[in-house]
Amino acid sequence: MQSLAAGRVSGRPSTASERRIHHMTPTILIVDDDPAQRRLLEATIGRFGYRPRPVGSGEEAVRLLMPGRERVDAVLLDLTMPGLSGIDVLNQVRPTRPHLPILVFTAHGGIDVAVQAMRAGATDFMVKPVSADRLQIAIRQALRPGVADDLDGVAPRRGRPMPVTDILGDSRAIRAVLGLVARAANSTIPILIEGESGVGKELIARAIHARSDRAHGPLVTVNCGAIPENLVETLLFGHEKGAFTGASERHIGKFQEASGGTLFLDEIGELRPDLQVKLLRALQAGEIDPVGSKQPVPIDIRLISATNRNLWDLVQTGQFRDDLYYRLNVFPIYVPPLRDRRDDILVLARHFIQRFEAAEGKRIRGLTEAAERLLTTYHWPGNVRQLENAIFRAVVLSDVDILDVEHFPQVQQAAYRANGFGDTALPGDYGAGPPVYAGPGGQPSLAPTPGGLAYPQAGGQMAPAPMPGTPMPGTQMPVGRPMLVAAGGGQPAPMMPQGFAQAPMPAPMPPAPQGSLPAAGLRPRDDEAEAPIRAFDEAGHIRPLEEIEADIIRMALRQYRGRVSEMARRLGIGRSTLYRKLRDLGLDGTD
Ligand SMILES: Nc1ncnc2c1ncn2[C@@H]1O[C@H](COP(=O)(O)OP(=O)(O)OP(=O)(O)O)[C@@H](O)[C@H]1O
Repeated sequence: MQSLAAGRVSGRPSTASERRIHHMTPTILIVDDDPAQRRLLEATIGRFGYRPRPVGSGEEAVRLLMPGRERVDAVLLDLTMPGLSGIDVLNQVRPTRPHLPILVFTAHGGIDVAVQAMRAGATDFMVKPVSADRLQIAIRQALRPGVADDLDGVAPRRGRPMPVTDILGDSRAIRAVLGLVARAANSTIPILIEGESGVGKELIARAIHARSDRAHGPLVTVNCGAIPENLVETLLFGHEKGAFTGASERHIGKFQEASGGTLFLDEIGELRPDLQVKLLRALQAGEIDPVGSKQPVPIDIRLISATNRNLWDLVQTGQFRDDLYYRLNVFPIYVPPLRDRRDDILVLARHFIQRFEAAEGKRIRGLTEAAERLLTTYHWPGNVRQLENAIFRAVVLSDVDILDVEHFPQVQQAAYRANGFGDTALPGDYGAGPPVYAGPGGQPSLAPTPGGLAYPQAGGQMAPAPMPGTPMPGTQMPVGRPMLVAAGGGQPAPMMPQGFAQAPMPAPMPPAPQGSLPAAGLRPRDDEAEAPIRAFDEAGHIRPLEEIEADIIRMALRQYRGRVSEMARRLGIGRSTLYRKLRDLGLDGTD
């Protein structure tokens, strides 16, 4: 893991071409009263390739963010400052800069502070100390097209033209999707995008918006599964001043924010039943009722919704209203999982290599044949997002100019296990480090290695699996290794494949669980702290995947102290999927 260490700070441009590059480089405003922290952030932001713009107080930040002043693309804002606090800054800036990404930091974050910051309009919330990795990902996400503010910060955000060709792929399936995208863009028909997590639903929504005649208006994204339940209603529909305790200001909801543009409701299947009614009314009547308002407010949006659950199944089981389903599902677009469009894998892989080699300052020519075979035969349960993460990790790991199978240890392991232990890998194993095995009764045992099964070799050939204890040639995959259990302090003893002893290990834990999940969800039960993850039940049979998955999620919750983004990244699933699973397991602390 990188740490916030000093590095190159971008200086002032002097030549014309430097000035042009300087103009294109996103500017990050750093607002922190602590000079040491400010310098550290300034250096780190410069090292990421952005232009840092440090200021020492909330007052200075508010002045600088006034319409027509300097260009700022995102803000890193400390919450606790003398004079104007971070929340004060948010309250003053948001009315004129509704789309500017403002990432908030605090040293004393509890869930109440996080909720307060989100209510005031923070884009992201981080608890100090923040790792450089976390910071870089947060900034990168905040600056994604369709998220960042327009350049001068005065007018509402303009959609940036985004050609459909940004949706990469060579398969017939993706070409069919592109055809639908082009047709959908020309009308205002409501669209429902369905597909597993990570297949590219949000990317498609952005492409439709960017090609529509609303491209000049805002694209506002709401992930219905990732917002704390008690905030969904006010976030979507807004509230009047005094509508409830703590509502000290009037708040414009996402429907109004998206006026003249597109509202993208991701994870629509997660919407509470009462809010389904409210959404239906909004769509039927073309107006919304902000919380505490006596007057309905007319809306002017194009609606795109998405789901990674089968919405029709939810209708069948009574969890989703059928009348709303028919309203949303006027123009369905189904995005198949990556394993069903294998022709896309290498196109995407090459694209991600190019992107990450530039970002990491490396030169990577491509993939060996063996690596290509590994990637194209793997079943990618986390879809394009997982492929993107695997390539990112491989580019970081690599110190040669071509990526080989050894640079994809998780994929190798998961592919091997999928071949050796059934037709699916354990959920989350591809992003979470080496797998965890246990013998019957939780006793240490060797991982079973069924004979006669094949695994990919370094040379790309398929070969019979070796006997337990025999290192696999080329792949350096440890076979028949002892089980790894979460013992003692609940830490698994991760064992990296040979040759990867230097590979990045899980980040050291921050001092306290703050900000991500309510405390109730963070506290492991006493009996869990010592429990190994068992693959077998008392009778010696393999335990159901669902139970093993639940154990792994609990382990991740402890390991990453409830930091949902980190957990989701490590488990290789989307945040909203993780929120849903946590909720299903009663671990989200809302009960
Ligand atoms: N066809 C594609 N071409 C290029 N990049 C893609 C493609 N499909 C997906 N991606 C990239 O993969 C990542 C995941 O895509 P996206 O967030 O759109 O998935 P999603 O289906 O909305 O996931 P979730 O259901 O978890 O929200 C993004 O970084 C996206 O840019």
